[in-house]
Amino acid sequence: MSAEIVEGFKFEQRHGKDRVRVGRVWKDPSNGFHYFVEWNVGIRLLSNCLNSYVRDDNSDIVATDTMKNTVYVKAKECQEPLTAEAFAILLAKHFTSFYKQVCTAIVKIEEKPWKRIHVDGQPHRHGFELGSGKHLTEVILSKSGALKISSGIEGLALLKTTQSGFEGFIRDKYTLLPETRERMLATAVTATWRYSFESLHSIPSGPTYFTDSYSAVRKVLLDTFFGPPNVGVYSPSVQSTLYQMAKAVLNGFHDISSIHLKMPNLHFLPVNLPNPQNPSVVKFADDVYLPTDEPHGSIEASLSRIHSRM
Ligand SMILES: O=c1[nH]c(=O)c2[nH]c(=O)[nH]c2[nH]1
Repeated sequence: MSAEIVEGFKFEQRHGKDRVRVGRVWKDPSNGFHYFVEWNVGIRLLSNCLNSYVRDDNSDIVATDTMKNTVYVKAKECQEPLTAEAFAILLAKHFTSFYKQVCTAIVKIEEKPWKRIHVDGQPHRHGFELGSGKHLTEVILSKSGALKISSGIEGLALLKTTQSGFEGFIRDKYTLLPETRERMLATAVTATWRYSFESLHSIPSGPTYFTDSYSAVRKVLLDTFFGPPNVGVYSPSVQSTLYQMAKAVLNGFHDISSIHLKMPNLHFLPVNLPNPQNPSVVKFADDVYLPTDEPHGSIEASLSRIHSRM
């Protein structure tokens, strides 16, 4: 955000609209199939509207209500299904080209994971169910054409019942946690990755590029977390698994310059009720757990290519 000096102070400002929710249906008359997305859009405009802050003059303000209406108008104008990234780019292009006052637009979209339902093995024409993990995107576009684009997934709930442990950590007078090579591992992954494209021209032209990348990154994250179906892969810590997941994404996708992963450690506590009368009933054997979500561990890290601009 660019700062200006106002009355001897450094001043920075932006304004926008949050949580503009829109659902869009496209109907293909050739086969009767409907396509559906649900988006939650957030907009910030960096614009030359100092007068509204310091001189009570709103003549340079794009009203946030106008921004909200624009989302619905542009959604209507899109005649074909499009990715959240493409819609964010379209909005950002609009705001930076339509208003002379706007120098940069920041558009964030959260897409709900609606996916087509299958009934008796057949794809349903107009039925959808909610999957897990929200698709996120953020587009920052300047009037000059300079672009930053990132995508992500939020709340991808994953659990494995074995092949996880935690040993060798610092032990001191505050430490109670036993070391283990056998525990549950449960998390809800939030991953955001930055694409290396720096202008609109450098974005691949295929209409499904960003959804294909999203699905492929999601798959790499899952495959790395779980390992092969029969044997899995041992996780010595959330930290180690997180790093392997981040590295697999950077190694697999050359269009991605950096990734941030946040993985809460959602503890499943062993249920161990001492009962001297009947010890066999209560002995914990990696079977009965108390699921908890608070307090929980929180592990996060970013991995970038050395020359990437994060
Ligand atoms: O994988 C883990 N990482 C930690 O940092 C940690 N801390 C803790 O109590 N349990 C775990 N598990």
